[in-house]
Amino acid sequence: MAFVAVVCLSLLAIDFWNSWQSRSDQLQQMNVAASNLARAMAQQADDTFKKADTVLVGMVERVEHDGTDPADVARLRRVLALRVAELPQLDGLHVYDKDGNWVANSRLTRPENLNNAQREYFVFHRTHETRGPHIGIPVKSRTTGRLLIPVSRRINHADGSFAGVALATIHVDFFSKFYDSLDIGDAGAVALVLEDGTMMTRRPYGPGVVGRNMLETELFRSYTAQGPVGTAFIKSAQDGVTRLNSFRRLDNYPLFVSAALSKDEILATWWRETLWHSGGVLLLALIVGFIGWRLVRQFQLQTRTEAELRQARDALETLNKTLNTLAMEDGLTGLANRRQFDVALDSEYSRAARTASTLALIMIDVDCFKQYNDIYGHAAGDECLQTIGRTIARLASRRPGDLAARYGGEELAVLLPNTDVASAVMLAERIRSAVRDLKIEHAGTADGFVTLSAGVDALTPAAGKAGQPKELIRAADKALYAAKSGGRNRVCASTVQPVPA
Ligand SMILES: Nc1nc2c(ncn2[C@@H]2O[C@H](COP(=O)(O)OP(=O)(O)OP(=O)(O)O)[C@@H](O)[C@H]2O)c(=O)[nH]1
Repeated sequence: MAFVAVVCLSLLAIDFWNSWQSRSDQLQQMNVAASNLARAMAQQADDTFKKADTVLVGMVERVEHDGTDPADVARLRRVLALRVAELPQLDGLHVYDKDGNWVANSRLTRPENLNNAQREYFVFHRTHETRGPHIGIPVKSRTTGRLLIPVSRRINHADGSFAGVALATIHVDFFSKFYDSLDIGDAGAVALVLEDGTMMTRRPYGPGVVGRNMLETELFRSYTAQGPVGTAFIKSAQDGVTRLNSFRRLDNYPLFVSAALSKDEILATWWRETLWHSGGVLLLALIVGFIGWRLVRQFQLQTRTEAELRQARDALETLNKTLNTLAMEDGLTGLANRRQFDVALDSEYSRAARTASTLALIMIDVDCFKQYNDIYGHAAGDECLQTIGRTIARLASRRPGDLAARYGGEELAVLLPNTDVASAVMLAERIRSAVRDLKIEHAGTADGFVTLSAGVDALTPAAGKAGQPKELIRAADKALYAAKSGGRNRVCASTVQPVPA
């Protein structure tokens, strides 16, 4: 189960990792695209202002050098008209005296009662001695009503005192048109911002955009924090859209541009592709998980069935062993039972016939056992038989073929392959003596203890002759009978005289 879970989770983890990587790649690419866009916008703005400013430098030099006599002014007006005609971004070129009164402009008509002393750029130059260009906040043209960006320079008298202002006005539309031509998607945005926080223009354009104060916006704060070039994800203060913003300061003028691509648009394709293949991978993981789960269930079932079969087999084997024991063993004494004895006798007899060896048999009978039962009870009789059985088993199982058995009742037998009668008698005597030495009390016998009588016979079977095993038993039985009638507690051999106790 853990393996299946690891496989499924690995599939999902790998897919998640891939998707995350491709998202990072996508954002990185868009970062580069936004940065390039900002660079192009900054270049365009820089060029636009540079051209207007170059004209201003010429105007200032001319006025300071030639003065403002009517003839010079007439010539200046023609030159200004020519310059405006050359540069499409320019709305007009103007020269004002130290009081803000009109001196010359690029138009052929002379505006009446026009004084610009209160305009921001005029106040700036009057109060600042710097000779560099000044870009003012956008103003609405009094003559055309169009929004214009004023670019101006200070004109000085020969002694360095304030003599007036040279002004070039640039159409805000000029930038708007350029920005409209950029491919920034449906939710992209671009902006041109004065470094004092004044919005010059923006796409998407709307009423109130131009001149808006940007000081409190996140865009302006990011620009201030990161320096002339930077990138940031910013939620727009204008329309609430989160965008990847790349901003860049103009090389020569105190403005910066910002190119912003919508985060949702950047990631739209990535989302589409990720949803498709993540869905596919999820489905695959589910299929793998389901198949794995079924396999595991089957394994479990198989294992359980095998365990049950093993248990059943073990139980059967145990039962077989028990049955075998029951079939071959005597329940009371633990010796071989009569059935096993008969089988062994037949087989050993045949072997002796084949190998022409001698087979011996000892028949043993407990003396006066009826009386023992009568005196001590049947349970004590059983116990006595068990003790005698253990003693015989110990003495009569030294060789592999020897077999001690309960022949029936209190009668026991020991089968001894490859043994002559003398050796069998010796063993019988050892058994008799060992049982006597147990000193099991028996009030019914002559010497007061449990004793045995044994009859021994041995023969070498003639090859091919049937019915001989019975003769061995009969002869041993006969010898036993002789031992009993000889006074008990003794061993008799069928071919030899009883061995006295
Ligand atoms: N307790 C007990 N007694 C048994 C068992 N098998 C046989 N007997 C008893 O053994 C006795 C055998 O008696 P008998 O055959 O008359 O011979 P005996 O009393 O041993 O006398 P002799 O053989 O002549 O010495 C019987 O009383 C049987 O009931 C047994 O498994 N347990």
